[in-house]
Amino acid sequence: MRDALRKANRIVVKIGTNLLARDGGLDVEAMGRFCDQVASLLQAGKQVLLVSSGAIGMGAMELGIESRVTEIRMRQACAAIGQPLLMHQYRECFADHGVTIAQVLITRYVLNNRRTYLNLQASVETLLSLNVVPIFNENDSIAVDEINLAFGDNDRLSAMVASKIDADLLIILTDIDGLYDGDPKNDPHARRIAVVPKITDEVFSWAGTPGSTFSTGGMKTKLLAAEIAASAGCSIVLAHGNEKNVLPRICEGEDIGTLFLAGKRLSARNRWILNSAPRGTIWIDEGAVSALRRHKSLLPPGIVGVEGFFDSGEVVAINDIAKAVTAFDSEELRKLMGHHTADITSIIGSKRRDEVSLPEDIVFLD
Ligand SMILES: Nc1ncnc2c1ncn2[C@@H]1O[C@H](COP(=O)(O)OP(=O)(O)O)[C@@H](O)[C@H]1O
Ligand SMILES: N[C@@H](CCC(=O)OP(=O)(O)O)C(=O)O
Repeated sequence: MRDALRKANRIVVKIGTNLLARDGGLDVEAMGRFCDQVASLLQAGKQVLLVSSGAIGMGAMELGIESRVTEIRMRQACAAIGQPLLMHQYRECFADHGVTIAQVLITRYVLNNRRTYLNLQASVETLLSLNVVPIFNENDSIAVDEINLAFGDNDRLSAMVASKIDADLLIILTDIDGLYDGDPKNDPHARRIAVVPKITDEVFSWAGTPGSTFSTGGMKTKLLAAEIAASAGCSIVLAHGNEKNVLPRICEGEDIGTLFLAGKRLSARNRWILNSAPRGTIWIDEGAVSALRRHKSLLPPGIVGVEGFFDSGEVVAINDIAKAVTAFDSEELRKLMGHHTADITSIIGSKRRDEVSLPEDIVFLD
């Protein structure tokens, strides 16, 4: 099963706060070891994208704060202070290998919006073609949860990057040597799981809280991340960042950490649809559901309800079974629902096409 990992060419590596923070500051030696390993993967001809946490923790430590930062404004301030400290150190460590780095700060909005996503994709592809290592983090200073801008944790951010940038392998490095069948902090009998073929409710029931003061995600967000990446056809390995030479060894197929098996590989467009946060919901009747299941288009007569406000071209949920790109906006659909396609022109004044969503614009969640 691990043999497939040897063929992985485009690899996203996520490094958690725990691994980069040391009493009162950045663990420069640890960062140096990660950079050495990334450099050896580059030497082996792989493309590597880093997702690095630690901005909030570094910022807090710079300000002498020792407890968890919870207030949003303080988290934003700490991230703004800590991010350049992180990047400065990455630059120093990679310079030893003659490797150039780039900072890429993103928000959830950037990935969900097709235009900004395509811009991001173009710039990342350019960086990779220049053999530069892009280092991603959430743009914490501007991404706030309430307006649906934030990922909130870098586990999911790394999975979205892996999915949308078409990576073969996502490696999540943390401070534990894999997924256990119980939270090791509370359950001394918990055992490491070597391979997870499918992320079921039982697997989620094993996840406990984060391991350190400045960490955000904990095991739950790592499982959510693995789910996102696996559904995009990307393999995931969760491993301890302090395991010697962990990155090259994973890429050589060694049994380290927990491997989450990749699901079926979807087209880039379908992955984008699947991983976009829906802007609203189109509710459809049973007849329409079975038509969609038979790869037919979604037409106005099958629509029984429209929730939310969205534009044409945006991703919406179809009941709770699928996501799709809609060719009509929410106002138009409220007028068109339940009507025959022949009436589209008389109802909304212009006719673009009959189909609300074509089969290739619809992705089922199961
Ligand atoms: N089932 C589990 N298996 C492994 N670790 C778990 C589990 N449940 C909770 N954890 C905790 O999750 C921690 C890793 O997540 P987190 O602290 O958020 O790390 P990071 O900063 O690397 O994102 C581990 O140190 C461990 O204490
Ligand atoms: N963007 C935040 C990291 C958020 C996060 O997910 O942290 P972690 O659980 O340590 O990976 C920062 O740079 O501090």
